Amino acid sequence: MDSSGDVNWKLEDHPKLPKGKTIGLIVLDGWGESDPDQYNCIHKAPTPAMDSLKNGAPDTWRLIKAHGTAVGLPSEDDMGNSEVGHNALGAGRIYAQGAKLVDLALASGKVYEDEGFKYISESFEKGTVHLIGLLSDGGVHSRLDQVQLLLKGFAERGAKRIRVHILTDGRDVLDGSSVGFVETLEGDLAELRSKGVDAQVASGGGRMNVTMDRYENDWNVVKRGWDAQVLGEAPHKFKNALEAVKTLRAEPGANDQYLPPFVIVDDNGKAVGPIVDGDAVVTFNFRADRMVMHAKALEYEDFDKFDRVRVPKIRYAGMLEYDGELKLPSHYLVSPPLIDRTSGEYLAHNGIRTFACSETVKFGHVTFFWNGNRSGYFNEKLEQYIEIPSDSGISFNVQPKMKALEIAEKARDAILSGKFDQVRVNLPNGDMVGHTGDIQATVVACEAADVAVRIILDAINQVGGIYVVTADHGNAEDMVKRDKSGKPALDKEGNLQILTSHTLKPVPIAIGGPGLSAGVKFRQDLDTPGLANVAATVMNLHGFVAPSDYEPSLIEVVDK
Ligand SMILES: O=C(O)[C@@H](CO)OP(=O)(O)O
Ligand SMILES: [Mn+2]
Ligand SMILES: [Mn+2]
Repeated sequence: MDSSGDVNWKLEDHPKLPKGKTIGLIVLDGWGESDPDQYNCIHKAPTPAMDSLKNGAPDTWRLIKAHGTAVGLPSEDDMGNSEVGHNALGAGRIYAQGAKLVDLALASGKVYEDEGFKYISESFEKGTVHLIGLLSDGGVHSRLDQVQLLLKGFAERGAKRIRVHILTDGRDVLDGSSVGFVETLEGDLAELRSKGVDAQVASGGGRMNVTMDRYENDWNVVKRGWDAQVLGEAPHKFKNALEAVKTLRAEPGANDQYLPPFVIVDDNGKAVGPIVDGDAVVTFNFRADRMVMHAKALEYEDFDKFDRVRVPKIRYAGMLEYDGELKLPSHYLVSPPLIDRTSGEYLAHNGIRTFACSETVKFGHVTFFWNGNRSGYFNEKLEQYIEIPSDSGISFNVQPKMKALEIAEKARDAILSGKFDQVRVNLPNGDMVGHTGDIQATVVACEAADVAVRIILDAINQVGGIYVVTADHGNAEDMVKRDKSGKPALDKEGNLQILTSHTLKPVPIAIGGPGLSAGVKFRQDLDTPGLANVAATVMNLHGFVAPSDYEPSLIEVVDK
């Protein structure tokens, strides 16, 4: 940036690397590196393509960090996730992410000084304030400790009637942990009641079944949430949330991720907390993707995705702004990270023609997250983004191959067409199937992703291009909870605890292909590089020097 604040988009030519090579950029979602054992589905699956890349270590294959502070999360105990992972991959710099920004705003009290809180607090006197979000300490979409602080903060600042609409997790945390989280929340609400605040849980349901769909995969998910939260209608009715969660979990095959919607009713069977005119609503997830659809339902006047039946006049604020381009929602408690000058934007300014593709459930990852939480194209003439419709209404262990083949074929065609300089995909299998906790299916998923990698590498070979293969965070490489020594941790009954979540593991990155100049290899002098180092690397491979404030490139060119 020059001193006037105008961005100089022109990238300098790389002194040694040529332009004009087609780059195949593959992000394997949820593909970390871990010790080989029977709970490592990547190890168990036949993965000849990925295995062959490993032979290039250390010059063309290495590991990079994908969790914690390397991706802008508060601590090294925070596992990676798609949002922060793709943000780092695309932006080439490390930004304090939503979780951290909310922590800071709560700690300093700034959250209560800004416009978003002032706006919703206008409802405190006469209305109810509703908090809706993922009840979990997973730290991917939300954090329970932040919700606890908000509840206290709202009550101290005049909220008289509070209703919480909970979404149970079991995806970023162990299945069954919902019960403990509800107990904690109920304890906090009881304390508020003892201080004269009318506070209780009003509705709930599992995150994958209620409210938290993304990228318009299945609007019914959002509708189920609307019906419970706004209309106070759901197939299951209970007197309190603990009873609800315990009872629904006892159903055969039930789990936290997919609990059906429920509402809490009073002694007369009346819902205790439908959202009505004059109320305030705060959605306490900081992460965007699974809140955008819900925000549209809450905020848009013109809305045709489902029949809302009744649209209350509310004051609504998100924990963060969920879509900077759509300015959605229009009110929020904490400003999101301002991710600017992403590699995609630079490359578009420098004439790079980009193709990006995934299936619905990960489409926004290689586009929206990659581009710094920005929807749409930088330059329509140079970019093409293709979304392959995902299966909806299923849990992906029943279709573990997902659309990997279709994604690979689209990428192959884009590479062979000669119309693009960068062909970027996200292969969702390891992650989406890993989240189901189904080990056998996850093995099949990893194999399918590997087959897709092979197809894309073959196309790159055919056109004399370069490939960059990496991942956004771990998942499929470790499917059990472990004790400190690394052995599977058993629960009180002696059962294995299946890990549906992401992990703290590093991820691989491999470069190669006939277009890779002789002498290009990974530098060994960088101190634990991470995902944010990939953008400069890719810019180099396109023949450019990355902007000086980007994290350093992973590669060097040695004279041969
Ligand atoms: O499914 C999701 O929302 C998260 C886990 O909560 O996974 P990912 O970050 O891979 O999208
Ligand atoms: Mn991911
Ligand atoms: Mn995931």
